[in-house]
Amino acid sequence: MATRTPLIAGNWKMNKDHLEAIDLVQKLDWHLKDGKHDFATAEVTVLVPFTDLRSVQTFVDAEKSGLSYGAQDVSAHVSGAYTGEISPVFLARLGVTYVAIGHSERRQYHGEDDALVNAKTKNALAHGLVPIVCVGEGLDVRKAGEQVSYTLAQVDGAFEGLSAEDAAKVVVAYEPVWAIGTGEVATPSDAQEVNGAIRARLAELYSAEVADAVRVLYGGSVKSSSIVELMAEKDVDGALVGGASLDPEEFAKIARFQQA
Ligand SMILES: O=C[C@H](O)COP(=O)(O)O
Repeated sequence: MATRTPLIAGNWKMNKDHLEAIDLVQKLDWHLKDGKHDFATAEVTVLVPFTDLRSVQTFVDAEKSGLSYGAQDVSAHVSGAYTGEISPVFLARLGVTYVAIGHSERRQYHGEDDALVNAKTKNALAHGLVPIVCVGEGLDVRKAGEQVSYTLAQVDGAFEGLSAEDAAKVVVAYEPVWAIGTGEVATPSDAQEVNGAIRARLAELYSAEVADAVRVLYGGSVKSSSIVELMAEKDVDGALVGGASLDPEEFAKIARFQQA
């Protein structure tokens, strides 16, 4: 069985300009260093607005920080007449490691569907970026008890046509929409139910080896008070953290869940 290094990813969403970004990443780095965080035991990354990437890159390189960084979206195209879009080539040139794809806010406010999520995932992989593919059900689906089938359909869509080699590189983030920014954290067993089903689906689509390699995160109102129990579940390999990632001390605590 593969050993999956936990990944704690902070999604800043549309917060922090490029100057505020330096301040936040500096404080985060300080808290992690102060706590002697070992990045080999839990990777820590920040997904920042496009305009912050250069600032964060400069800081990370200058400080030789163990942090990595990423973007919150990427184009399905490589170059050309796509006003407002950002190519994976540009992101790769800025040393980006991760890119969130299909976040529920993009699905909801920008009409992104599974086919677009799939195209963006392939484009990211083709340019050496690691996609963090976001999936998860809304409240109506949860109330109807259909969270597993709904989320697995999104997984099927995102992985459509991906080779086993590429599939093994993808990170999946299960984020029940009703738990995002609401303070309503899913219970550890809610997270395990869907995360486990995602891994089982990857085993069906590919193989046990691929399913073992893919990290499946949980996201939705994660705090330092909830991370330890979530991480105790066997198919929760990390967290995608929104609001709490804007507080460097709190986010560092989440990243250091093994020391809690
Ligand atoms: O990408 C992160 C998720 O949307 C979770 O956000 P949240 O931690 O503020 O609930």
